[in-house]
Amino acid sequence: MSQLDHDLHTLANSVAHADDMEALVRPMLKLISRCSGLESVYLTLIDSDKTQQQVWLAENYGELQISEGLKVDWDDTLCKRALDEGRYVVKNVPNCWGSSQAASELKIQTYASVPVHHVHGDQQLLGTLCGASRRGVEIGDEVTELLHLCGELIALQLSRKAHLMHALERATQAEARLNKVELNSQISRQCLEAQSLPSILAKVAELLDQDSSWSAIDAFHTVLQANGDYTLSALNQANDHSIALAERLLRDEHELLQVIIRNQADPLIWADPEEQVLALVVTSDDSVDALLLVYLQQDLAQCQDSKFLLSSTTNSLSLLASRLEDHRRLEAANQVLEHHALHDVLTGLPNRRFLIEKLEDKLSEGERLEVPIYIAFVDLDGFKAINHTHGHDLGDVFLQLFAARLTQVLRGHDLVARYGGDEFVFVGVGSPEDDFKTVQHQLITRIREATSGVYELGPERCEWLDYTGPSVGLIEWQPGDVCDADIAIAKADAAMYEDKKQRRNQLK
Ligand SMILES: Nc1nc2c(ncn2[C@@H]2O[C@H](COP(=O)(O)OP(=O)(O)OP(=O)(O)O)[C@@H](O)[C@H]2O)c(=O)[nH]1
Repeated sequence: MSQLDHDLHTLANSVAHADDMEALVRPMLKLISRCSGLESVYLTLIDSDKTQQQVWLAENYGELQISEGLKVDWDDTLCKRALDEGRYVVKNVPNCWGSSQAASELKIQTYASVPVHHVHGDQQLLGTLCGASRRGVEIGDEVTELLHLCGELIALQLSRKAHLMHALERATQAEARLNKVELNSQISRQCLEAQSLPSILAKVAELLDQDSSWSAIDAFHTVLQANGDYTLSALNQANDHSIALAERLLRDEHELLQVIIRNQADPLIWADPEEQVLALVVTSDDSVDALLLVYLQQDLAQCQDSKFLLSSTTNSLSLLASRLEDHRRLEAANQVLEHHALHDVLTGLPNRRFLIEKLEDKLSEGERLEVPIYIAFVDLDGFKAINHTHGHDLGDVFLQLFAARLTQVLRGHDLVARYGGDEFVFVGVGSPEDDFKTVQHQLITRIREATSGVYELGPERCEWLDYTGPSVGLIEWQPGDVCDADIAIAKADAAMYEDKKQRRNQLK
């Protein structure tokens, strides 16, 4: 096989199987040199803004040495002259381009150059395929054709590569976008299910950390104090600098934060524009509930997907904060309602409904623990006369003071409730060793002592009365007795009635 056949075979192989540009181009350079007799054959690349030309691959066979990596200003090159003049081959360079310093320094006699254009789109000039020689070399049409053919093959390969790079870049962008969409839906889902803001904030910061558009995310839970200041707690390993940035924002940007709370401004604001630290402001109805500081790696204006992810995250967190705040208010309102439903407005004591429910519980407990339960029915004596003498309003005050004194008798799990107008019921849990008569005497004495005596009524305490105490009937419920609150109370009421009769008789 002749050398030319061998070169052609190598070239055919490289065109079919070359993995990279070098494997494709080097056999071409060798073949061109062999066919043309040119001392140096090389491929150059030209910057997209056409300022510089660089020798990429070169094959040198004589005195003339063109180095790979050599960079020259495009305007000074022989290639540019050749292109501008539309000449592919110059046989007598000193004559033709006498003014070229490069040509005279390198002592180039013969020069050949074909452009390598992008094959798609704008036909951009990518580089040149060149040959040069100090010896005068006769370049025939076949060699020029070979140069063109190789130039086109290289252009095709470069274009394919550029195309591939472009496709790869778009695929990477699409993947990054998909990741952001997936991240966004994960964050939204977690926010929908969350029951506490601090725990979800830490989780969201962890999820956002997966994205490479930012170098760090610091999450802070904020609580508005009664004096209008915020307290702040870091939910991940935020450093002092980050904490200081968040504190400064809450302290110095009060007005802007108020506008954001009213939904009249973007909740994404700069915590530090120079450092590219963005703050995501999470708000509920009337306060900032959290801050996330995002240390950006790229300009947000250049990446709409990142901006969308951060905006959407802020919205999801703000919706959660509002939902939790609504829930908290509803719970508080329910508690007030429940308290009103089960308590007497005048004295604040549990009411009859509450008493019946609790007494049922206590009786069951007594049954289970095998302990007696004591029920005392307390009925004011002569309350009608108090109302009559001091007026209904001071009668109310008397009832309040009486209820407060009755409460002082309570011990442990005892209960006292306002049963009706001037009637109260006391419930206490006993022990198996109790002697009923002793307990009865002690409890009635305690109730009477606590509630009798001088009562000062009126705003200035200008009116007073000396109260002789209520009638009290106390019964013992024993395990095995009927577990019925109404029956137990009726028995205590009957006992109280006996006491009242006795007290009346004593007064006669
Ligand atoms: N100021 C005031 N009076 C009330 C209230 N609820 C009930 N009363 C009055 O309390 C009185 C209760 O009636 P009685 O138990 O018969 O009055 P009493 O003078 O204590 O009678 P005895 O128990 O027989 O001594 C009635 O006059 C009611 O109008 C209240 O919330 N405030």
